[in-house]
Amino acid sequence: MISLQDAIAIVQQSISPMESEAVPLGQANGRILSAPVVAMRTQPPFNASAMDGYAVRSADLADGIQNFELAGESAAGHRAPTALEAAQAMRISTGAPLPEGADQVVIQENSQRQGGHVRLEDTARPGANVRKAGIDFAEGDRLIAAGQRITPDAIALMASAGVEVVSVIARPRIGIVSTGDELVEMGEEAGPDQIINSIAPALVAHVAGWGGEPVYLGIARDNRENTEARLALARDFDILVTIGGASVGDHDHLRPAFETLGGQFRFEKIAVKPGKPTWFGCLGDTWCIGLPGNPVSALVMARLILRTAIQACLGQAHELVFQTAAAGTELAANGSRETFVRAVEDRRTGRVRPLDNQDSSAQSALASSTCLIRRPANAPPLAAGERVEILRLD
Ligand SMILES: Nc1nc2c(c(=O)[nH]1)N[C@H]1C(S)=C(S)[C@@H](COP(=O)(O)OP(=O)(O)OC[C@H]3O[C@@H](n4cnc5c(N)ncnc54)[C@H](O)[C@@H]3O)O[C@H]1N2
Ligand code: MOO
Repeated sequence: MISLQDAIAIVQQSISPMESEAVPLGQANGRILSAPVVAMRTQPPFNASAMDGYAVRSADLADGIQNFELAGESAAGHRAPTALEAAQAMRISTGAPLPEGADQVVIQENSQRQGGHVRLEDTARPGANVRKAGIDFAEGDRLIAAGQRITPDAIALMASAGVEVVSVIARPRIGIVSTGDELVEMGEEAGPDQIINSIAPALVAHVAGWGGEPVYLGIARDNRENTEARLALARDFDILVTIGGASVGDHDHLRPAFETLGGQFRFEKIAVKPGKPTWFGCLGDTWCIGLPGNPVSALVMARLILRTAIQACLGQAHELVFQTAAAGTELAANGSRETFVRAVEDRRTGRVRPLDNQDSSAQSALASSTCLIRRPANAPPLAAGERVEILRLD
């Protein structure tokens, strides 16, 4: 059995990034840029007013002039009607172009309008309330580096920079296969000895959130033919994930079926709890990840191994970010497998408390936990208040 750290390294080293594709900016949220983004425009493209008020020449204010002749209005979206002469002011709106000659805007609150004149009370401050052309960015500036995830804020930046299409890393297609005679799908009638397939819909949600394109392929029943037929679908995907049948039982057909089809294992077990039977290998050009059937084992290992694989497809190094917290109770010595303990973080004290039910089938505990406490292999007992590493669950 290999360590979790080695398993993650094998996944990262095995999987190469996907090709690039062009997508319209409006559909690019969450995607990973495969090329840097360069501004096609300057922003703002002109010297603009930052406030509603009056554009003036600051030199006039420095000369003590307070009474200005009004020289029309500059409204947003329109070129200023005229250049500003000495002792003239122009009514101006926020975002409107500054007239030529002006270099300051006096805010409306410091003005008194009198017919064709305006009285302005302000000191000379060249550039005050003016947004210089290019203060945000200039045409040709490199705005966002390759490898960055596109956020809504980045979409705003690129839209204003005149970028309409972006080059991103293609989303890996992830096929998901469940296994087991005991399973029925949500909405189907369950017999007295059957349970509802709960892991597959959770994985579909996780995969989409992690940047993959999930495709659910149904349930392989507990016989060899059916299992091989489902595994053969792997060729249409970048990654095929199987759920269950990973262990050593008489009805666990996955491993022999995988090998019959020519699959090659890269690792077959991980010294981790929950999730020991998790395996990884390749079948033709497709990477395959076998998750255990116990729901908590599957969903914890999905975070650690499947997420790493998706990030490798996206050219990202998946670093598990562990934080530290004080243990809310004492913790027993750990066995030989690195263990992820389902726990709740007390928002007030910041202490983390393990949940009572640590069974790897307990979906109620996983759904109510906010973090996993990482207990290294063979860790000694720990007193309440001592620091532990935690992995927050999102
Ligand atoms: N003799 C041994 N038995 C087991 C070992 C072992 O080392 N020696 N390992 C145990 C560990 S650890 C785990 S984890 C499980 C993993 O078993 P499998 O991957 O073979 O999973 P199944 O037997 O198919 O199912 C286990 C459990 O999970 C339920 N299940 C399966 N699929 C789903 C699904 N899609 N949604 C919800 N629940 C699912 C299934 O009904 C079983 O209850 O093996 C131990 N045994
Ligand atoms: O690894 Mo199993 O996941 O201990 O239940």
